[in-house]
Amino acid sequence: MSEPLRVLITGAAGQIAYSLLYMVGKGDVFGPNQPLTLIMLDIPPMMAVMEGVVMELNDCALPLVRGIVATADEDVAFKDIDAAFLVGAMPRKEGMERKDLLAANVKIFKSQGKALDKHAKKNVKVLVVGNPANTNALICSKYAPSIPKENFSAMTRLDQNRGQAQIAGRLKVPIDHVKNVVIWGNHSSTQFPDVTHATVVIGGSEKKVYDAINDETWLKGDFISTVQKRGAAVIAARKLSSAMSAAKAACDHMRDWFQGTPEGKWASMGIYSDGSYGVAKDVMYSFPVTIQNGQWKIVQGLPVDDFARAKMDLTAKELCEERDDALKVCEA
Ligand SMILES: NC(=O)c1ccc[n+]([C@@H]2O[C@H](COP(=O)([O-])OP(=O)(O)OC[C@H]3O[C@@H](n4cnc5c(N)ncnc54)[C@H](O)[C@@H]3O)[C@@H](O)[C@H]2O)c1
Repeated sequence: MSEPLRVLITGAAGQIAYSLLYMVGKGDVFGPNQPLTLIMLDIPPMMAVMEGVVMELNDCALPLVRGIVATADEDVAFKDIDAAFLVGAMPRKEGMERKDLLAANVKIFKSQGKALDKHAKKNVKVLVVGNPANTNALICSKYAPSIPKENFSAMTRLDQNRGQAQIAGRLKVPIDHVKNVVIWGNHSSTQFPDVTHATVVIGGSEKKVYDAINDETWLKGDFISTVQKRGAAVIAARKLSSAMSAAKAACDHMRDWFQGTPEGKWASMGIYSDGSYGVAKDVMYSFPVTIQNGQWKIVQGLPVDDFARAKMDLTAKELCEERDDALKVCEA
């Protein structure tokens, strides 16, 4: 067995972390033979709650978990880490404008970017889950210049999973028969869930999802808006935001990043845009990728029609605006 990997989960006293810590601790991300040190960061008022989570983690009796560090100190939390799930963020409170939320979170991710730069291993892989995830990831990366930009990402895997679940449900096939729904852009209601390139195994053979569903009105209408608004639908029903599914998606994202995407399957992740598909540079935009040996590569050459172009541009525009607002807050 190898040395324990040092894995940081922030927002460790929160709802997503409550599921995520267990999933990571039992080997869902780094495999059944990889021991772990779990590092948990939250803010000082949450230390008592976090203590309770630590008790439960110990009581789970997970053989891969060789150590637990629970702290409110970024200098301790980011020390020598190999992987970071940055989940902790300021929640949106009643009456709060989007800009206020952005400003509060940008400050958190600026500080954590600096801590990464100072303390983390230079090959650390960082997944930002806390919203606005794409822009938080961008800010984090900007304040950690000694770590390659490719090592920062934002989570859109939950949107991909939601999209694939909608298709599987509609066609009444198992979820793993559907692949390559692509999420373009921002993890927000401007995201573009795109099924143009997705396939499904149905009746023993692989087909385009478009042909299998054979309902363009649904695919270009309700399908897209259902995925875009799924987070709000969960909040309306549960009175709490998605947590179990967000934790599972975070695990899927990191597992694929560390272990590679299966042959023929793409993952969507928010990554530093290199201008592929005519997308603006210097934003964290969600693209379809394949991953080998810990390195992602954007899937290139997919045809983009006028419908897709308009949607891809709209979400890019929002990301550019968020970036500009965030940079103003950082520089103030
Ligand atoms: N990208 C996605 O697909 C996706 C999906 C679901 C939720 N989210 C986002 O994930 C975030 C967490 O969601 P949740 O349901 O777990 O929220 P939560 O409110 O239950 O937990 C958040 C935790 O973060 C902590 N926190 C706040 N500031 C912190 C800081 N500076 N350092 C460390 N911890 C800090 C809080 O104290 C709290 O314990 C939210 O921003 C939410 O919008 C993203």
